[in-house]
Amino acid sequence: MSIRLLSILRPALRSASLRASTATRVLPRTATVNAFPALTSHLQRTVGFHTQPIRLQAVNQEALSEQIEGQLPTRFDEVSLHPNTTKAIKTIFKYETMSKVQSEVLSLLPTDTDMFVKAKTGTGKTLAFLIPALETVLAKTDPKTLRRGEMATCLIVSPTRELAQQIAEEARKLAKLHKFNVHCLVGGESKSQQIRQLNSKRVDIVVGTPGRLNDMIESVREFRSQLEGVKVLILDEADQLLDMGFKDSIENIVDALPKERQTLFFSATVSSQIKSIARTSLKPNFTFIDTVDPNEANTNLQVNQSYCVTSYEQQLPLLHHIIEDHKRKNPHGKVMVFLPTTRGTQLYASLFEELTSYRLFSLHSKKSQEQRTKTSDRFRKSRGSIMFTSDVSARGVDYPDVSLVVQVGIPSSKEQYIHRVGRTGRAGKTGEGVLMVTHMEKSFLDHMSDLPLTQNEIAKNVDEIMNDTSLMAKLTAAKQAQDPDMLYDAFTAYLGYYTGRTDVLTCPKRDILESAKQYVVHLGADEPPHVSEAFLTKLGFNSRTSSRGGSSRDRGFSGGFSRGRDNFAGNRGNFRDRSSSRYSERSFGRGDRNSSYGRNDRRGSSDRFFSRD
Ligand SMILES: Nc1ncnc2c1ncn2[C@@H]1O[C@H](COP(=O)(O)OP(=O)(O)OP(=O)(O)O)[C@@H](O)[C@H]1O
Repeated sequence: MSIRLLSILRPALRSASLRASTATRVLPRTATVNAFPALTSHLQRTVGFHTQPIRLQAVNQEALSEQIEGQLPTRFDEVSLHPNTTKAIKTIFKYETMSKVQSEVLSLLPTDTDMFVKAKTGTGKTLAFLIPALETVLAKTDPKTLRRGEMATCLIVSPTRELAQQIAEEARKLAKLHKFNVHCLVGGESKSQQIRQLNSKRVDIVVGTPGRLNDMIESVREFRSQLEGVKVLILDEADQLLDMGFKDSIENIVDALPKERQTLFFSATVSSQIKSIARTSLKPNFTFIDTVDPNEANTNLQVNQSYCVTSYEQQLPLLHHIIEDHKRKNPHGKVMVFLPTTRGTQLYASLFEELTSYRLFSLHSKKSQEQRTKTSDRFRKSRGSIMFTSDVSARGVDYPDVSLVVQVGIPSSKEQYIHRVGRTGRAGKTGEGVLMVTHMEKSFLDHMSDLPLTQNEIAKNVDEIMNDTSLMAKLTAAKQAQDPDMLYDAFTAYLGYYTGRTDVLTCPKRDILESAKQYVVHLGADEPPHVSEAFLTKLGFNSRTSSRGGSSRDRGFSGGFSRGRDNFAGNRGNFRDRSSSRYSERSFGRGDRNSSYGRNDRRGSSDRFFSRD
């Protein structure tokens, strides 16, 4: 492609863009791609973060694409922001180049239009919503009100406490030179202290989890009044907010806010549920921005993803080997291991205390908020470390430099897989993801066919690993050191989780019980606990009942198990693992049914968003 051709194409492209943008608000890049489909392949490969600017002399198709894409700003100093914001980005964050989602969103500024933005994990969505929110607050708030700082002007709702705290930290940095204050209202922390701070300091930006925000709205009159100043509402990880059952809370929160406001939804995945709330919470003409190419997986290309299918006997040795192999290659690496239940997380963390020389952390809902915050901070700053975690760390949480994510057992949905694996390969870095399933769980892989998973190389040598006598001796010692109570809890949590997953498991329910026994025995129990027939029938395990019967979730998982022999300590009453079961009724693939849409649908009006069903 010559410079001459480039110069002929550019004005043509520009005028095509202009026509498109005047007619439909579909923005320039979309139109250019439409007009010149040959260019799409490069754009499809473009990663979330802009790389070095391409010099004009390097004129080939790729360069041309970059130049055309360059119609969107790529540097923060190319967009017109409040000087304090620009200065904070430069001097506090020390960022110059925008990620793709940032340039897509910021190129629209100034705007008070509602937006739904979809972008891959770890591509800088936080700043992509904080910056426009600040601009709107500054433009729309009466200067006197702004000066007094008695009203909240921006409200951000996050599904988890960790994520809320992380967003609050980013917001503090961004708003520092504006002298705006940021409050983080999450559960597990003193409500009265939060109220005191709201009453004694500037309010400005409030970040919170739905539960605590709702509680404050219902019980603290002053807070309700403060919310009357809100100019921007942001739902981060909007999909997860709904998946976690926060629909009613969100509606209550929305009801407490002024109608005249800008609303921004950000998510790495889009489910049908989120569409229904978008319908009611966003203005009808909202802008939909999808930075994920429809022909590309929803996961980051620079993350090497693999899977393995093994027995429980093989799983622990293999997991150990995968971790150790990674450590050999990345002594300063950071590993995250996701487990489906809190009890399982505790058990694996306890086993690996005996097995790994990595600095070990564990994070789950059975820890106090104070412990959770400390663990998060320490893991964030650590190197050469491993974290065993439940889904409290699955979404949004940004631990820099995670080099490997292992998911042991099936996640609650394909979307959850995407978010978990998104803890690595962030900010354009490389990473690795491994999904470890057993034969019982194999059917889950059918739902993952559009993701670039290949068979794990290490797992191909599992027989060799099983013949490693010194490893086996080490594992046996670690298993013997486990508390029988913990094994017992992991067993019951396992049953709770998998009986709630009959939406994807194609095996008879009885196989779940057999698997649970294998699971607990290969993690250290002398024998599996006895489960009474009566209780199994109640759970739908009886062979005469449907093999794909309902979830255990509503059946009060509270009885029927007892000690096998001496290894389990007594009947344990109510042991339902709440953190896992709350995810258990979700279905698969809903978010990605729309993958046949062309790139020209990636940015446009709300109609496009809804027509993607
Ligand atoms: N313009 C930028 N230049 C360099 N690094 C950036 C830039 N914007 C964000 N980052 C860094 O990229 C990482 C990911 O950002 P962020 O957590 O906002 O991603 P995300 O898209 O919200 O991820 P998730 O979907 O997991 O919530 C963070 O460490 C952040 O500091």
